[in-house]
Amino acid sequence: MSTADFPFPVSTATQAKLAKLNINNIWDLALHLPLRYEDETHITPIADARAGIPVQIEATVIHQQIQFRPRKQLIVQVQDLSGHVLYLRFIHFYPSQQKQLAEGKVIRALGEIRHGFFGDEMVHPKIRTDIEQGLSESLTPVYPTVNGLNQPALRRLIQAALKHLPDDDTLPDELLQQLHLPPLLQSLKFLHSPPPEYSIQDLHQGTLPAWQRLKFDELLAQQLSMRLARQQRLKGHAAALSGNGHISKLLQTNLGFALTSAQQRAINEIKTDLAQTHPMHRLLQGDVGSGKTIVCALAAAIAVEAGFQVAIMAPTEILAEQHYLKFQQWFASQGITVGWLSGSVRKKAREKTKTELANGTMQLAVGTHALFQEDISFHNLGLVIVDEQHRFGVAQRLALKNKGSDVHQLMMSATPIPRTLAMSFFADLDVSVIDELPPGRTPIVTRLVNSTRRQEVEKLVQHTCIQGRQVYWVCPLIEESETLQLQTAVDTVAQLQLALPQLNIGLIHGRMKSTEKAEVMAAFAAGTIQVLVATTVIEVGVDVPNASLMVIEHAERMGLAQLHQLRGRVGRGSAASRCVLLFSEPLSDLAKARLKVIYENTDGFEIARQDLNIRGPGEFLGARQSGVPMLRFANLEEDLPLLEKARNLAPLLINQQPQVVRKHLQRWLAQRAAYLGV
Ligand SMILES: Nc1ncnc2c1ncn2[C@@H]1O[C@H](COP(=O)(O)OP(=O)(O)OP(=O)(O)O)[C@@H](O)[C@H]1O
Repeated sequence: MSTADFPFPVSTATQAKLAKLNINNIWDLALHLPLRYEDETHITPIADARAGIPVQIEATVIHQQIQFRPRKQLIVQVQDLSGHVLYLRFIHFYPSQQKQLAEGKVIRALGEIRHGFFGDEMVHPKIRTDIEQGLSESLTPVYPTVNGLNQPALRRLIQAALKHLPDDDTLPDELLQQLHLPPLLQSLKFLHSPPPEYSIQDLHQGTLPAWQRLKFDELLAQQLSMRLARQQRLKGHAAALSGNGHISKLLQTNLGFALTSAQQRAINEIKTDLAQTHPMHRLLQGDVGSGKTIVCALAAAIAVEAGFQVAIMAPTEILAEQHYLKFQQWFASQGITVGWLSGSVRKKAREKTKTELANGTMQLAVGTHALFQEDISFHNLGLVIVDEQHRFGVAQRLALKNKGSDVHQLMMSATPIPRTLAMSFFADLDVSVIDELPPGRTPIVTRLVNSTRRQEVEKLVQHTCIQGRQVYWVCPLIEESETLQLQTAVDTVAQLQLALPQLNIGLIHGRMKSTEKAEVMAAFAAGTIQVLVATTVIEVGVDVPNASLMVIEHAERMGLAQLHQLRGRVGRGSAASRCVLLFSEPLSDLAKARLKVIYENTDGFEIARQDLNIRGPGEFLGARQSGVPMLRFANLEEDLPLLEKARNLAPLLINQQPQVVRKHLQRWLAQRAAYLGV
């Protein structure tokens, strides 16, 4: 990084610290906005200060002492002109602070007053001794920062940036007028040095025009980059895949059911995409049990008919294996070779698959990310199907991108993505939604049951099995220890076996070898195992339609998406199904909120929307892992109207004002542009 990026002197050491904050030029500095504000514009008499509201007081130190119990701390007694006394308490302190707060000194302290053990106190207030400086004219911004770069230094740098910035808006005046948004520079100055008449509460309102402008710019940058990435893809080349229908027809004839109209619509959309000479990039969304697998299989059939290979990748072995078994069942009878590749496949078998993929004798390959290891090459890969794509890490996604930059891609997601997220983070994807469940399903009845009533639940298990149905019993998630979780699962099997000796109870957990897992799953699918005790390995994708009762222990420890996925393992056939959520008290507020949502809703889209509300988009998407750049200012739920405006404007700007687009993206994305492929 050269100093040329800042038109004023910034030492190399400071530049390095700024770089940690992703600040590499004068615009980045100006766009580094306050986290919050402090009010140093006036002095509040101690007598008037209300608990819980930050205030600045000015007072004289009347006593200072170090106290050792219950722990070492510095206690400073001060008194102001109102005659009131306040204690300032510092649990961590330096000798310099003792000097700064020597008896007789007049100081200013900024913080929240609360009622402490000795009387009114401020814990770790911000202290100023330069009281001759007078009071601030406007609220003091507080910025996110890093070690070694203090607030005053950062503030000075930002103020310098604001002085040097050219009044060079990315958006033309007439556009701003139409959108009722203020100019950028004016908005930045406002937020960095708010006018004195604005209170802290005012400034935290996202509806302030200055904030609206920043949020809009951010959303616009996101929409523009997504659209450009999409245009780029449309310029790419992929083989047009259209088959003669002989495989798909036979496949459908053998299914034993007719496609729902939503499935039919989805496959038609995919078919149209595959026939294009640019790569498809489509997300197939559908709630749990809506029948995505057959749609993917039909997409695969088109590619195979056209003489191309297909790779199907899933995030876990158990899910990949289940797809493998289904694809094997559907395709092998038609003379199509379906291969299996995962981390646990032995070397010899792996070598064989590798050779067959390279020479093209294997048409379909199902597996985990092992499918995209460097040494695997395909003869003529035409379509990649990725299940639960958001669960793959950045590296795996990159590997996939490198192998398949010119192939058609179909992503599948059983975690419904709320509309706002689909409109922003996934704006470069085409989306097909299966919004209809296969006919004959009865809604799952959900019950919340205190774990003290476990015996009643055991009776229900017995009753279900007597009726010829099957049961899942999911053991609690124990994040801290996999061993403990396994132990719990083993104990549960023993306990259930004792209570229900006539039933055949099986166990499946993450530590088992994949062959063992496959055997247990096969026995459950065949009905020889009646109750399957499982750790959450069964979470996604397991499909045994005869299972009609799902018991989840310690449901309060699980996330909403996970609960919805687990519950979706039942209710997949015609039998009326139940889901019993066992919980133990005490329940945290978050756990209560989650259980309420899952109890009240069965629609995955609604659950996802509420989940997004509870967790925020970062957590929702597992963004730290997935590398999706997060929005800094805009909030998708709150700022939906702005998102819609940005979404409408993006294509117009791209078509009519490419120079505006370039400038806007440069300013907003700088470092992050690479992520988005612009
Ligand atoms: N049109 C249909 N009519 C009847 N049954 C169907 C239909 N489509 C799919 N099914 C059956 O519904 C069940 C669920 O389908 P599938 O496993 O494809 O769901 P999914 O969308 O992948 O759900 P999940 O994300 O929960 O795994 C399967 O047993 C499947 O055979």
